[in-house]
Amino acid sequence: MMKIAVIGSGSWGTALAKVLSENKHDTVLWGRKQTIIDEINQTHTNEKYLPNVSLPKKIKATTSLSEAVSKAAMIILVVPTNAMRQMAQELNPLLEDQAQAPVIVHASKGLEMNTQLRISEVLTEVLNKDNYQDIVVLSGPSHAEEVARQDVTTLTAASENLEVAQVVQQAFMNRYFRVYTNTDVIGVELGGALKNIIAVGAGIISGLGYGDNAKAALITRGLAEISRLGTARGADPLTFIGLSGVGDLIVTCTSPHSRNFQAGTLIAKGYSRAEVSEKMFMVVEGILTVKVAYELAKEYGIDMPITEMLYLALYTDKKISVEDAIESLMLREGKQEESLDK
Ligand SMILES: NC(=O)C1=CN([C@@H]2O[C@H](COP(=O)(O)OP(=O)(O)OC[C@H]3O[C@@H](n4cnc5c(N)ncnc54)[C@H](OP(=O)(O)O)[C@@H]3O)[C@@H](O)[C@H]2O)C=CC1
Ligand SMILES: O=C(CO)COP(=O)(O)O
Repeated sequence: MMKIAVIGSGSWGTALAKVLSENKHDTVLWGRKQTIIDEINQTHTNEKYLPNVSLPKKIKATTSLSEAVSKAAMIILVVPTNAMRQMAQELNPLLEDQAQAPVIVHASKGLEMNTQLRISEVLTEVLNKDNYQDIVVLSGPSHAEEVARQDVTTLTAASENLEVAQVVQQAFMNRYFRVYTNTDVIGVELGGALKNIIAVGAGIISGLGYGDNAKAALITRGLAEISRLGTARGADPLTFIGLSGVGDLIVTCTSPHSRNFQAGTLIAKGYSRAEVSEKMFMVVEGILTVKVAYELAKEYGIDMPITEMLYLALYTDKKISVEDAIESLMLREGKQEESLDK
């Protein structure tokens, strides 16, 4: 058993802290809001982010980052992608004098705006390599609400260093939380980030009343887009048929728990990007990732028609209705299915 710091007391950070505490690790949960930290310590709940869930009394919550990470053997970063660089900058000096260099894990799903970097690339850029063991990505089909009620869940722990991925696997594994290892960090991170775009699309078509045929088409053609961009960026194509690829795509495109899916249903009602962000108090990574993926697709000359339609609808003043977007996707020149480069 070890001390593990979970950085981010939103839905996912709180659910992961619950798993680790149930696995008997000395678990410290860091958050920036004193009210939420007090609630976790005093009533063992986090009603804003994980309603109706009793947390283990042993989870210690704190707003002090140095208290959270001091002597931690593992540090799990679970803040929204756009907060990750700053979080790592704050963490960096605190890792200087640790007797044992911790394993760094991140469980967030996005790509950094402006730099287009994957999260592990941001962490590598910011953190001093002498002060941590290695970086592991934890990803896969795993809604916080279901993990919190101990529903059977499977994930992937990916690192170029398999031994460190196995340490993370062992720390999390239990009867309801099964973790596989993988060494394809690029594929696992890109699968997790890019599926959010398709989940926004799934929410839109569901909100507009399209049926299961349309949803299956979106998921399948979405997977083709994710795989094309992913392999161009150096991922193993097989990763996309794994848990962090099609697994996560299915769960987010079909579940009402998904914030990306929920955001899509609001877009279908006619809300703008800004209005959707305002209405959803939880993070919707897909809306930001659309822009990064669109730019990457242009840079690499990759055909990503679903991403492109969402980009046009969300980021340009071209008044393209979703119905028109779907019609233009349907009426493109006929193509041959699949082969990754089509
Ligand atoms: N929810 C889920 O089921 C899953 C989520 N993920 C991923 O995990 C990541 C986190 O998502 P999730 O926990 O669900 O998000 P939530 O919206 O539930 O919570 C976000 C958390 O991040 C904090 N936060 C926001 N901005 C900052 C900042 N600038 N600095 C520090 N903390 C900040 C919020 O604090 P505050 O309350 O103070 O604003 C809050 O604690 C995302 O990348 C998501 O894709 C992955 C798998 C499952
Ligand atoms: O990644 C997730 C489940 O695996 C959570 O997705 P949302 O952010 O859309 O809720």
